[in-house]
Order: sequence, then C-alpha cells, then structure tokens
Amino acid sequence: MLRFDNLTLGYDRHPAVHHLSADIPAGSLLAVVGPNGAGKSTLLKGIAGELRPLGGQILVDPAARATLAYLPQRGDLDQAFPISVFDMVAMGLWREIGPFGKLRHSHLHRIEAALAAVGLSAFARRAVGSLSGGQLQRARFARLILQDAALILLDEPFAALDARTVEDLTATLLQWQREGRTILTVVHDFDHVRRHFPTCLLLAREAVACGPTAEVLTEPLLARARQLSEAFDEQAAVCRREDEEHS
Ligand SMILES: Nc1ncnc2c1ncn2[C@@H]1O[C@H](COP(=O)(O)OP(=O)(O)OP(=O)(O)O)[C@@H](O)[C@H]1O
Repeated sequence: MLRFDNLTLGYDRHPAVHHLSADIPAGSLLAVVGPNGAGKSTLLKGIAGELRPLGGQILVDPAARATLAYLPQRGDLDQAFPISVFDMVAMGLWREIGPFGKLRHSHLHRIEAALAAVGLSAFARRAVGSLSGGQLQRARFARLILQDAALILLDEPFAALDARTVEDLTATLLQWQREGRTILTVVHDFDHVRRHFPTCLLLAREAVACGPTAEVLTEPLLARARQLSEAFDEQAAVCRREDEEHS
C-alpha cells in the first residue's frame, strides 16, 4: 500500500526525515510517534504530496493515491470560511460531485449519517466559526468519512480534546480499519497508542523502529529516539550517511 524507500524529506535542502525505509501494508492502523521535531508532520506532508522528497521515494498504491485524505494539524483554516457545519462536511464529497455538482438525496443522507456518526447532528446549521475546538475536530472527521479514502493521514487529531471526544473519534478510526482502510496517525499519548494502535512507527528524524506496538514502544527504543533527536544537527545540509554512500 505504502512504501518508503530510503526517503529523505526536508525544507530548503535541510533534511527533517532521512533515510527512512518501511513498508506499510494495506489495512494498517499505524501510529506515528516520536519526540517534538522528529519529523512526524513532515512525513505526513510528504505522503500527501505537499513536500517533494530530497532523496529516495514514497511509493503509494495508485488507487489509494487517488482518494488519499489528509487532515493537517491545525484546523484554523476550516473556521475561516463563513459556512455552515453541513456545508463544510459536504465538502468531503467534492471528489465525487465536483465543485459545482448538485447534492442528490443520497448525498444528503450520507452527510446526515456522517454528522450523526460524530455526534454533530444538532449542529448542522451552525456556522463553522462558532464551533469549539472539539466540535470542529468532529466536523473535520465527518468530512473525512465522506471522502471515503483508502489511505487516511491524520496529524495529531486528538490534541487538546476531552476524553469523550478522543474516545468517539477513536471509534471512527477503528471503524475505518474494519472497513480495510489504511490509517497513519500522529499521536503523542503512548497509552492511547498501546490501547488502540496495533502497529507503530517510532521516528527520530530516522526510523528507530517500525512494527507491532508492543515491540516498538519499549523503554530502550524510546530512549534511543530521545537521544537521536537531541543529537540531530538542525543545520545539517546533508547527512553523514549520504556522504558515506557517495564515497
Ligand atoms: N516549513 C518548515 N520550514 C523549515 N523547517 C521546518 C518546517 N516545518 C518543519 N520544519 C522543521 O523540520 C523538523 C521536523 O518538524 P516536524 O513538524 O515534522 O516535526 P514533528 O515530529 O511533527 O514535531 P511535533 O511533535 O513538535 O509536532 C523540525 O526541526 C522543524 O523545525
């Protein structure tokens, strides 16, 4: 479904993630974890096509690439438009009906079902700008439900949410997994990862470990990740391994 092949991603030629190789099978529910600045958001941006690799490749199943859904970390932009919650969620259908397509009855039912799935039925007519942070995140999830994507990338979707909202949105993730979708989620709460995510990628600019969560979230590997992150040279233009490869 998704493969990183000696992947290096970065900004202004400074690597933020380097020499990452991993295989993510279809149907994975994978947590991307690591210290602040480890490159987690950068990796998701790379998969979403917002950032071109400085080296190596990201190989995505073409069918998944066509329907990829990406939820970036900050939702401020979603609240900038003077539209209703219903209309914001309906945007999840844009791939199906196009920008000027007409909503049919079946579409209306699907939008209502997505709103109900995230507990926002009563908010459909509210202005998006009037939602609380947790309600907005629920609306963003409802929009994702309608996108019907095979590959879903979520950047810290649970940040600053109350326990009930985290539980409800996690249920949506688990439902997506049961439907056979592949989900990569940046998460900081290790207890949450241990409870719900079968697999895990531990990043510290490079892959420290990738595999079953119980084997990845161990004290020695987490210590290694912290150590690598602290030792990383922010100003490095190219990494040592690249020099070695070319010598
Ligand atoms: N737009 C940008 N321009 C330049 N450097 C950037 C940019 N975005 C991120 N970086 C740098 O890339 C590195 C990785 O950042 P990234 O946001 O991917 O980390 P992260 O693991 O998601 O961190 P956090 O847990 O703090 O959200 C950091 O050193 C960061 O300063």
